[in-house]
Amino acid sequence: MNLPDDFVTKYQRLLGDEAPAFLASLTSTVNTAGYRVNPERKVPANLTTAKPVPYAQWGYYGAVKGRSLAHQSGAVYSQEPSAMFVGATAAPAKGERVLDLCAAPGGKTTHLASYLQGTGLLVTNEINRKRVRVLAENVERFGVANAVILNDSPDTLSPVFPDYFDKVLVDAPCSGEGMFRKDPAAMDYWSLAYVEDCVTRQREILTEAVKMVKPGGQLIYSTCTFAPEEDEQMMAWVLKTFPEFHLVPVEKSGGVVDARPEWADGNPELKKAARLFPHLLQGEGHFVAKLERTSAAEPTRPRGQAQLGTALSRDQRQLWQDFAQQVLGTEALPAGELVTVKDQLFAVPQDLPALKRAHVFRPGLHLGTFKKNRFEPAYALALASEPQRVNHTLAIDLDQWQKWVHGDTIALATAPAKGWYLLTCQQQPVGFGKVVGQTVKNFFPKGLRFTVYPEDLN
Ligand SMILES: C[S@@+](CC[C@H](N)C(=O)[O-])C[C@H]1O[C@@H](n2cnc3c(N)ncnc32)[C@H](O)[C@@H]1O
Repeated sequence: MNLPDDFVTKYQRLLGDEAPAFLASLTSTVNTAGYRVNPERKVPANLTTAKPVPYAQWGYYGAVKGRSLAHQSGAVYSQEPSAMFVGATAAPAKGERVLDLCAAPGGKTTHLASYLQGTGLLVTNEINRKRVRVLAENVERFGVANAVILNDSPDTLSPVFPDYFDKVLVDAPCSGEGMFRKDPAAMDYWSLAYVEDCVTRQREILTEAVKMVKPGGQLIYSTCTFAPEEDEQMMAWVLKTFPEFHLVPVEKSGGVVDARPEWADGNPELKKAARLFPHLLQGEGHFVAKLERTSAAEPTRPRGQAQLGTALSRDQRQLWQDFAQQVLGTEALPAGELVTVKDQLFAVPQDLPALKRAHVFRPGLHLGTFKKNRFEPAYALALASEPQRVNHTLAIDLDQWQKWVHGDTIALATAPAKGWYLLTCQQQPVGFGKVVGQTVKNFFPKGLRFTVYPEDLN
């Protein structure tokens, strides 16, 4: 792997004696795979015996296969260990309102959801229309029930949520230097000029993001680049441009080090931010800063209440209630206001302001679809359900699970009562299936189906 010449020269100048170790780490073939387990699940014991990531709750070093039961059922999320430091720094408390402004594919969002444990509100936004689909898939797979997924630009969202959030995360689009080793293609579009383009975009995003932090709330800013222009210099710019914000110390451990004030305007406050260097820890390059807004200001109250769909008709309400009572049971009822969008039923988190013209990709947890005189439960509802609390569950084995994710019907040895069941495999929820006689009809989403090969099971 050949690093760009301008890049090498720049970091030789900035890092001096440290440069050889830094540059060597970028061309090494060390494996920095990692994953986080889902605290909302009964996580299989073999996933928690790996070496833990020292600074990230639920984080472990090692790879999890994409075609595995653990992955499909949302028991784990594959995430590079340094990226886990971002969620660990944000660490929202239960009940908080949290915005993830640049969220796809959802690594940080699912981590934030683990802290919230189904409480509070998670607004997760992705500007890109293709990437927001992947975000939604990952949010649903991880069983997140209290998220609203938006697909908009920061300047559309800031008038919707003035002074609203306890925590806003800006995991900014950046020049990606920290990913050169993991994804050498990131070098193809890198140049010194590209770093400047990123700076412009980051300033635009931050200008809107600060408006959505409530007085006393926090803004977490992160990049996966080493470029001081996008890191320390960006924070120096925020401190000067938005004096109501100050940096608060990011807790550092496991090889995470102070940011470098001398790479910006020399303000010693900048040391409070953190750098993750691949020659100092087992992970890729990252920068993370935590800013707090002074609490003196009176927050502006967002206007109105969200209208994210229409109320259910009497027939629809009856169909849902029949399903919910029989199949889910009282302990597994999802929280939130029930609304329909066309024929789709959602549970919308409460207390949302009017979203005006914001483009809503998912108004909440997808519960299912009303078909002619019947209700078909959604995959998202299945993965957000705790099997121990659900009335109708049906355990399938690993062979049957392979048929399930492939889209095949499953043959049963006996004939349980006809109807919907939450299928579980090794205690993990894997979807809703419909039992008719000795057969489970397959409702695994068509777009997500896959073939499991023998090597995926080891
Ligand atoms: C570093 S990635 C986010 C990774 C994500 N937080 C995760 O952990 O999986 C940055 C995201 O910002 C989005 N983005 C690009 N331009 C943007 C803009 N002008 N405003 C907001 N987001 C933008 C990109 O589409 C990309 O998905």
